[in-house]
Amino acid sequence: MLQFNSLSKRHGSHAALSDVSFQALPGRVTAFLGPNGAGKSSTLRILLGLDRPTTGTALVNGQAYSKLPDPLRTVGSMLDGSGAHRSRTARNHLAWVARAGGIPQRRVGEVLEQVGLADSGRTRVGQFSLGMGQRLGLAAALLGEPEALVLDEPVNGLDPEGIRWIRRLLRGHADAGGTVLLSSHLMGEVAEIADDLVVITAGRVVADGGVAQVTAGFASLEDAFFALTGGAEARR
Ligand SMILES: Nc1ncnc2c1ncn2[C@@H]1O[C@H](COP(=O)(O)OP(=O)(O)OP(=O)(O)O)[C@@H](O)[C@H]1O
Repeated sequence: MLQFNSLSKRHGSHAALSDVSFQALPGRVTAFLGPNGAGKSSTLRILLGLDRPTTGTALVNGQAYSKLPDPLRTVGSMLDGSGAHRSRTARNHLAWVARAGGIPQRRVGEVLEQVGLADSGRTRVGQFSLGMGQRLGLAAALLGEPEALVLDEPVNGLDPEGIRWIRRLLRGHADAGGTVLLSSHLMGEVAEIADDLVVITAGRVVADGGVAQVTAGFASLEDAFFALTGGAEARR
């Protein structure tokens, strides 16, 4: 389980996050939605120990990420695409991540297969398309067979077939009991995959609940998104 408890983050006088609280539960796909600059990446970076909150806590199974005994086997994450150096091959990059995380090298071939990059393992990352980079980022997240997946904008750059593929993969992970938290600025792309929605705008959570609950009273998911986020934008 991933828990965010009254997170706030200030950059000087600017409040990037204000009292952000929500949970992502095992067996469910939770979509963290909001327009550009709403605070999605800031929240996920704090969860993964890459940034500190001004106040509040972000916990993985009740513990701070930095205290996890085996982080890569607990939470697989993807922020900003693959993060791999352009001159590395996909296989080298994953082998390096596996070594750093104490994960057996056999997993490298397995995850390349799983994300559909088995034939591109020896290609340099600099030659990858945006979608291939996303697949490589996901491969790294899956290396440790983690219970939780935390993915920042995972469908960016994927073609329609790629989007269907990632939906199936994330659905399968949740159905097997895993926790999935993914961020997106596009309501439509997560509509068919998410069980729960958390909508953030201007650093504040403005809706949190099951998809049906959050979108009740709106003609469509898109309408719900714009009403929830547009309203908060207008109040700024
Ligand atoms: N290091 C920083 N210094 C100053 N302001 C920052 C810093 N990091 C983030 N912010 C601000 O915090 C707010 C939230 O940014 P964040 O990147 O978390 O949003 P986001 O929802 O992930 O948006 P996007 O979809 O564009 O990535 C923005 O106003 C951003 O400008």
